[in-house]
Amino acid sequence: MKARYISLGPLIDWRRVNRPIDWNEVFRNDDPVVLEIGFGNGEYLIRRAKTEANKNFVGIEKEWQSVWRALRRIAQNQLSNVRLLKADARWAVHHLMGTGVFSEIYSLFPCPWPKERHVSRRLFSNRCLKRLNNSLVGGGVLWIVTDDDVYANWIKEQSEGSGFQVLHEFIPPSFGTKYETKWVNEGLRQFHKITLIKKQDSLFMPEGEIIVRTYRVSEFYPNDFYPDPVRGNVVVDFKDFLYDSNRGKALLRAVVVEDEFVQDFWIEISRSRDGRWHIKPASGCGWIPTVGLQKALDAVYAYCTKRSEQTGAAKQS
Ligand SMILES: C[S@@+](CC[C@H](N)C(=O)[O-])C[C@H]1O[C@@H](n2cnc3c(N)ncnc32)[C@H](O)[C@@H]1O
Repeated sequence: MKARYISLGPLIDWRRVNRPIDWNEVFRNDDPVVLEIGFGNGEYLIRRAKTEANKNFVGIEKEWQSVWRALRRIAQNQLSNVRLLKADARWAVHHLMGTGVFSEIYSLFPCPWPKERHVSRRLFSNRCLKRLNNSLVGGGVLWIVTDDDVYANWIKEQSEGSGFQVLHEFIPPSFGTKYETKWVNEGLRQFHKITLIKKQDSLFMPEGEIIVRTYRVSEFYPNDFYPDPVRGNVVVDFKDFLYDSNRGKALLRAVVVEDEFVQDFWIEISRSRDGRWHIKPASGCGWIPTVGLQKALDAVYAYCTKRSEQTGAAKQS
C-alpha cells in the first residue's frame, strides 16, 4: 500500500515563533486574514480557503485528531493560504494574536457548556470578546453560529462594553460541518447567528509576554513536601508529589486556574551537576506560559527556600 504523507507545514509551532504572531510574515503577503475558532474537522475552513484564494485563513483547534484531519484536507487540496494552531483558544487569543490583524473571526457551533458549574469554560466571555475586538481591524466582524438558545443570549449579554454592535438573526443550515449535520439530523432547521461588528476599540489591555523563570535552590528537602496553595485571581493547588532519590528528581503536580483557563501539569525539581536543584515546569506536559504558571513556580521556590532555611537552622542548633 502506498504510504501517505501529510505535511505538518501548515501547523504553526507557536512555542517557537515570535509572539504575537506576524501573519504577514507567516503568509508572506498582506492579504486579509480570517480566523476560525474551534474548526473541528475543518470542512468549512478548507472550503472557504479554496474559494477565497485572495484571503489567508487561520484555524485554532484544541484537539489533535481534528487538527490532523484538517491537515489532511489542506494537503489534498494543496492549499497555501491556511495555517493551523493546535492550542486552547482561551489562551491563544490573549497571547498569540496581536492587535488589528484579522478582517473576520468566526466560530461554528462552539461548545455551549450548558451546566451552570461549567459556565467558566465557555468561549466568548466578556474578556474574550474584548480581546477579539482588539485583534480585529476597524469595522471587522466576529460571527458565531450556535444551536443553543441559552448560549446565544449569553454571548449577547457578554458583549456589553466590548466595542461591538450586535446583530442576532436565525439562519438555515449552510456550512456542511460535522456538528451542523448532527443538529440537522436531529431535526433542527435553523440556527442562531450572532454577528458582532467592531464599532470602537474595546480598551482591553493585552497581557505582556510571560517568561517562565527556572529557579535554583541549593538544598531540597523532599519529606512531607507540600507548598502552600495560592489564592486570589489565580488559584494554584498542589496535588501529587513523586520523589526518586537515586536520580535526584522530584515531580509535583500543579493545577492552575486563571480566569476561564485551567492547566494541570507537573513541576520538575531536579539536581544538576553542580549539586543545586532546579525548579521548572516539566517538559512534555503541554503547559502554557501564563501568569498562573509563573505563580505556581514562585510558590514552589518560596516553599523550598523557607524549608531550606528552617531545616538548615534546625541542623545547626
Ligand atoms: C461542537 S464542536 C464544533 C466543531 C465544528 N466547528 C463543527 O461545526 O463541526 C466544537 C469544537 O471546538 C473545539 N474547541 C472547544 N473549546 C476549544 C478551545 N478552548 N480552544 C480551541 N478549540 C476548542 C472542540 O475541540 C471542537 O472541535
